[in-house]
Amino acid sequence: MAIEWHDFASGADLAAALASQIAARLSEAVRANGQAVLAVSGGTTPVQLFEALSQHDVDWACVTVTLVDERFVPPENGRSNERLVHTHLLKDNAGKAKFIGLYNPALVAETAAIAAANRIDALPRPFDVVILGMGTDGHTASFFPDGDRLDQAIDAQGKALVLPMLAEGAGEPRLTLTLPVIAEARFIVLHIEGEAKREVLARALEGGEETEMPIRAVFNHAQTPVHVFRA
Ligand SMILES: O=C1O[C@H](COP(=O)(O)O)[C@@H](O)[C@H](O)[C@H]1O
Repeated sequence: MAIEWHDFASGADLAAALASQIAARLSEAVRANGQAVLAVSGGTTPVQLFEALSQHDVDWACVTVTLVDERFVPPENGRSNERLVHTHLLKDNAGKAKFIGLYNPALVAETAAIAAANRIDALPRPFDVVILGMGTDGHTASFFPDGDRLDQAIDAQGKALVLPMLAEGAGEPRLTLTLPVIAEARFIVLHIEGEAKREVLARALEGGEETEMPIRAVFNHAQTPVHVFRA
């Protein structure tokens, strides 16, 4: 398990530094390959980061932004991660980026996951940058400790790219990238803020079952060091 630590006094300082690193990685990928893929998380933590990143001078027209996970709700819903990205990231300079979401208006998340997997499969992999969040229950992406498909989602040898997930702690059905898609990424960041999450992460890193604190699966299987950005 390789970890690189980046500590900041405030969320604003973290957002500025992380946005610069992401922009540099995306620009490098565009120079090398003519395109870049950035997968971001939702929830509440990334707002300042998205705002800072949207101002960066990247060749955004060559960048595809996608989601690490999504709540199975339409983009008009206040809990939609797609909505968060459109509101705070895909504007100003970053407005030129292409967006490939995970949500689609299927009747059930199982059907939506198949369509989302086809869209993810059409993107170049490994992704250049993956930004993860973490909940105080130790979930990351939609790998919830009580998730009905958790074992399949964190199977490092699994072939699925996107899975539906039902979990009591999740609020609504979810769609999530699977561990292999995350673990193979070129630059993996875990972005956490606050004392509670700092303590949860310390507990996760003491070791134990991946199913108990699924963030452990990322540290155990990432193919590059995981960069932990903490404020
Ligand atoms: O439900 C989710 O939660 C995590 C953490 O969210 P936060 O509000 O505590 O920042 C997030 O990483 C994930 O993308 C989201 O769907």
